[in-house]
Amino acid sequence: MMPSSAYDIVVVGSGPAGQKAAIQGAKAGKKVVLIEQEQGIGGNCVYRGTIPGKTLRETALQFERLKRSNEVFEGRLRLDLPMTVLLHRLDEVVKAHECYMADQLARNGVTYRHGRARLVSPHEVQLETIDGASQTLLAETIVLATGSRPCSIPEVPVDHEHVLDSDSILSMIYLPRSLTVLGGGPIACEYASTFALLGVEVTLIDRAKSPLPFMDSEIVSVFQRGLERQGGRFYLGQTVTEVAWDGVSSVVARLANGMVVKSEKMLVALGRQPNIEELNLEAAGLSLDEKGLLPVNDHGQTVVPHIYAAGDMLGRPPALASQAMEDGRRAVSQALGLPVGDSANQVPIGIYTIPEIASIGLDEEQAAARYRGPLVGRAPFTEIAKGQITGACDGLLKLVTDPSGERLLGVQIVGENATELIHLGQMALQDGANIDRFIDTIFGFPTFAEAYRVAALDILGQRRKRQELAKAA
Ligand SMILES: Cc1cc2nc3c(=O)[nH]c(=O)nc-3n(C[C@H](O)[C@H](O)[C@H](O)COP(=O)(O)OP(=O)(O)OC[C@H]3O[C@@H](n4cnc5c(N)ncnc54)[C@H](O)[C@@H]3O)c2cc1C
Ligand SMILES: NC(=O)c1ccc[n+]([C@@H]2O[C@H](COP(=O)([O-])OP(=O)(O)OC[C@H]3O[C@@H](n4cnc5c(N)ncnc54)[C@H](O)[C@@H]3O)[C@@H](O)[C@H]2O)c1
Repeated sequence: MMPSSAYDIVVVGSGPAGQKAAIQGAKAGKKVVLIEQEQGIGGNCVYRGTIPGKTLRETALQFERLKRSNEVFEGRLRLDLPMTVLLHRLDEVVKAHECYMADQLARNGVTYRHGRARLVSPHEVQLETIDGASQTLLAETIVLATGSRPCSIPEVPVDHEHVLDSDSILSMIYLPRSLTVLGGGPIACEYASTFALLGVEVTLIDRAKSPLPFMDSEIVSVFQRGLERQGGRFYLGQTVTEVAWDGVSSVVARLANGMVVKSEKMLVALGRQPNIEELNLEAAGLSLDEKGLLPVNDHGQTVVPHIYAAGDMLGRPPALASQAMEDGRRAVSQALGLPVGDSANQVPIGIYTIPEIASIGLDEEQAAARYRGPLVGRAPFTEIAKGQITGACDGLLKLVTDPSGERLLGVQIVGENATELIHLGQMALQDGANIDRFIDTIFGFPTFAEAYRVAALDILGQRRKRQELAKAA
């Protein structure tokens, strides 16, 4: 056992939550150590989540753009395409990210330790390194940011060869000819879109009646139609009772309604579960609630006041990298008595389906549940010059307002650049902007951002009609 070291802040986990917690502490002049059990810094976000999936998606989109110019480039994807070819940029992207993160930690004076951490008392964290050595770190404040892992269910045994999850899907050697995607959440829909665009025959199965059920249904239907046009199939409201590899060429999924779906590979994306079992929480006086989650207050503070938790390990929505970063920053600010701000109130959702989807604030259905007769302005991308020029007409921007048609309540977008465009709506929402602001603003031409003005003009028309009707009554 090595001698113990003392720190102001010990952070466990180097994903977006842990990193931002560590940097925030170091910037406040504290002595901070960041512990990570994996080889590299960055967590799921860098190695198994956001960055790998989006890099493959970008490659698929590049092929798609070439296909749109079929008169110039003649060609189609090779069959049995090795995944390494499709992922050739991934190493570069991950390395660039690793370098930037390691640099940022070093620049801010954060100590980095590679090893597995567990609590041994309220102020002690035991670090076990890869060579089996162990050391006790004494901590004034502890931030737990250990992330999450894919959920599994007994009827769907994941073997990481034929039946894969989001941790192993990109380890496939060849692009499969067919893929069954189990689940209809963001992970399932993003990979379904990407593989369908690469020419894989995709079947998506979910027990819910709609994919992405937490998003605006009109917006989701644009994604659904897009995937169907790529040859994708949806089996919704269906439960899988058994999944097995037939030993020859197919994964066989049996559904409760008697249907059998066969494919070369299966991706299982049925949600996530927090990494908390190995932290030895009881030793620090912590226990889980009836849902198996670690209870915390709005700042991530547990019942042991100097122990905080942040990011996906909290097991609550939205499980996003941006939310995790904010959780980490917020936890340390609170622990150090620094102002925390209220920026966590508005987290934009961005889903990288094809076309992509984004949302901020209330959608049409949520607004209708709270207000009598909210107004909804629509701007289909067919009415936007940039949509026609780029051939990306498969899009829609919706502005949701209160019944007066003046106060913006939310923005939902599906289509090219949706995950960028949403921030314009986010700023307007945060500033409490009147919808007329979009009409009075001169937008560049041709841009997708113009859709805000088109949707606002749609609201203006509806507002006038409503006022005339009220006068006439
Ligand atoms: C396929 C996929 C796609 C995604 N796409 C997006 C997206 O497009 N946009 C978005 O915002 N979010 C996306 N997410 C979600 C995003 O990746 C997570 O919300 C984010 O990574 C959570 O950050 P975190 O810091 O809480 O945890 P993680 O990133 O999971 O990091 C936790 C770290 O803690 C380490 N750890 C665990 N236990 C210990 C221990 N005992 N000792 C030491 N280290 C430990 C783990 O090794 C891990 O590195 C995606 C997720 C997946 C799976
Ligand atoms: N772009 C993004 O923001 C992004 C991308 C990927 C992941 N994420 C985050 O990762 C988290 C996890 O994503 P996810 O897609 O794994 O989970 P999820 O919880 O969002 O979706 C799981 C889906 O599986 C279905 N399901 C569960 N059990 C089933 C069963 N037995 N049979 C059939 N269907 C079943 C559910 O109905 C649900 O639609 C999300 O909550 C999200 O916050 C975000």
